[in-house]
Amino acid sequence: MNAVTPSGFRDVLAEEALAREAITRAVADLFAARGYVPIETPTLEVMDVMRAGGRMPASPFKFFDSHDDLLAMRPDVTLQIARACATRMAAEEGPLRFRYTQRVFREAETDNQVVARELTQCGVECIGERGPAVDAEIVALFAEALRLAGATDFVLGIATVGVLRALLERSGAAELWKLAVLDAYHDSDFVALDRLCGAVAGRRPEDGAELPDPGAAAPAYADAIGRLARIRGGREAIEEVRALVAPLGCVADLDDFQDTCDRLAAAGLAERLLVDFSVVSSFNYYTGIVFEAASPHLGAPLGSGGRYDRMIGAYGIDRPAAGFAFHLEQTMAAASAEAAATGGRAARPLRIAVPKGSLNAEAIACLEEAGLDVTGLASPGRSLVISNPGVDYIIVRPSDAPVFVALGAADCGICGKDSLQEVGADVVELVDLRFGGCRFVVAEAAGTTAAIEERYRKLGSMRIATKYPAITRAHFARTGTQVEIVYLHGNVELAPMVGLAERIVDITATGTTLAENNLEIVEEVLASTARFFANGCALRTDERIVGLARTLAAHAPHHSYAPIAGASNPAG
Ligand SMILES: Nc1ncnc2c1ncn2[C@@H]1O[C@H](COP(=O)(O)OP(=O)(O)OP(=O)(O)O)[C@@H](O)[C@H]1O
Ligand SMILES: O=P(O)(O)OC[C@H]1O[C@H](OP(=O)(O)OP(=O)(O)O)[C@H](O)[C@@H]1O
Repeated sequence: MNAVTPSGFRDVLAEEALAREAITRAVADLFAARGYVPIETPTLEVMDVMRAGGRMPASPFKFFDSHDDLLAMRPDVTLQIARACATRMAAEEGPLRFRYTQRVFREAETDNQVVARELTQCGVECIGERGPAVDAEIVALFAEALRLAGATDFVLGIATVGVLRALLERSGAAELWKLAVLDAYHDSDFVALDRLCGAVAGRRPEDGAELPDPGAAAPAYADAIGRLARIRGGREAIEEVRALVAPLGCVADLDDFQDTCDRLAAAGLAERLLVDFSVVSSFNYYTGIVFEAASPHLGAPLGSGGRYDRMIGAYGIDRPAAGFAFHLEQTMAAASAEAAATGGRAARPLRIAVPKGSLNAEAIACLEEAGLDVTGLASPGRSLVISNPGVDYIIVRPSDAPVFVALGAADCGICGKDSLQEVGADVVELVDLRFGGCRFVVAEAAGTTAAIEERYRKLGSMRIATKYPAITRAHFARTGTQVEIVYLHGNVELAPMVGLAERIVDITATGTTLAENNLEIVEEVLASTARFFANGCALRTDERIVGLARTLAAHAPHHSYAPIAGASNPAG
């Protein structure tokens, strides 16, 4: 017997338990003093009931009970409170104010992410009220609770989804295009957003834009949708949004949003607020204000919240609602990192993950062109960290770069789009650097197509050798082909030649390796170039990354961050 706790679960011993107890008690007292009453929801929830509320995080544990109901351990409490309000509390007049401290269960989004699967959320929900006064009450309470928990140095990214919703609704775009835009917002993929929107706004394919999609938004709307995600700053950013969307008739709830921000500024929170429309992620959940807290000392958000006026309606009764939750563990980690730090984020060097290998030379050239001191980086010897004034370069395998950045060990980094896709890590893709171009293809030994297809007809499955299992799996899921993946570390071209697999998914650049091994391309999988990307919290708390992204984009003309010259210059 291996007497350990399950992966992602742990015991909390006395010292930490006492600290947690002190925080949760203080936070509960604060919420109670503001009129929030406690609520407890069940650990298990029926999957269909949870899904009805909108996009939700994955729960690691799902199973059927004896009634054949598919159950999940709750990944979220808000949906449950919405359900309770629409059912057992349907007759209660309100407004209702609830507070909770509960465990939630989360699945790591990718295999490479080491995350706790059991987390403690402290939060509130305010049901039955809407408008700037209550929105400001919620955001201010969030900030106060974080401070009580020991995190005093944080940025509150804040926006409203109303503007993007109005732009999409009036844009005349097809549903598929709108979904692609929402996915780009949700994934914080500025490169994809730029391609979708830039294509319509008149940019040429050779400049990195895709061919205009017939289902895309009208050009002015597409342009505004692309720019909106990059607007960030103080109060002036709201004016910038207004200037962008007013001519299109899409001001939506911006007046209320401005009112909310003014109230927060009056409450002394102006310094903490960062108007940032890239906070907008999920739509079917939030309907108005959205916010997320990031600490400069931690690579993961402390918590988030927003207005979700339609969620309770999904359970049968229309009621406006807003709330937030913070993760106790993350907030405590940020608090102790903050206590140990000797200054703000700007006091420490910017940490950049630089790929070794074939992308190395051009990555260094880009960084040098952007004005960074790259002394020693091209010939580091066996050193893995090169420290120059204001910057630490962390030298990594390209496929590891997304992991370093996602987990906050580096603030930003460079690697191929393929590595980002393969790892699937939660990072913000900022600039297409346009070097390291290659294609991923499915290939087979020349002249074997008929035999492979016949075999597939007989066996119903095909063996594919690859170094990129996630990209391969996603590709064949799209094409509806049943495959067994043989994972190799390199020299993948060998597989069809020696009978290890019928086909391969691999990189081709000049085509030499395929040709010299008598292999032929069957289909395209994806095209990749090098990307500059960042940790989401680092991006929100460190202006150096925004500056670097803009400079890199300016040197790789017509790319993602280029259209946004700054909060005060919407025309770019
Ligand atoms: N012809 C090519 N072959 C391989 N990679 C290429 C090619 N052209 C561009 N690239 C890019 O370079 C990256 C791989 O670089 P390199 O070959 O140095 O890494 P690697 O040794 O395969 O390391 P890792 O296993 O971490 O990917 C790819 O992810 C891709 O983005
Ligand atoms: O089209 P080409 O210009 O010939 O380039 C493609 C080759 O380059 C890469 O291999 P790499 O050298 O990275 O080695 P690997 O096989 O170990 O991945 C890739 O896996 C192909 O084998």
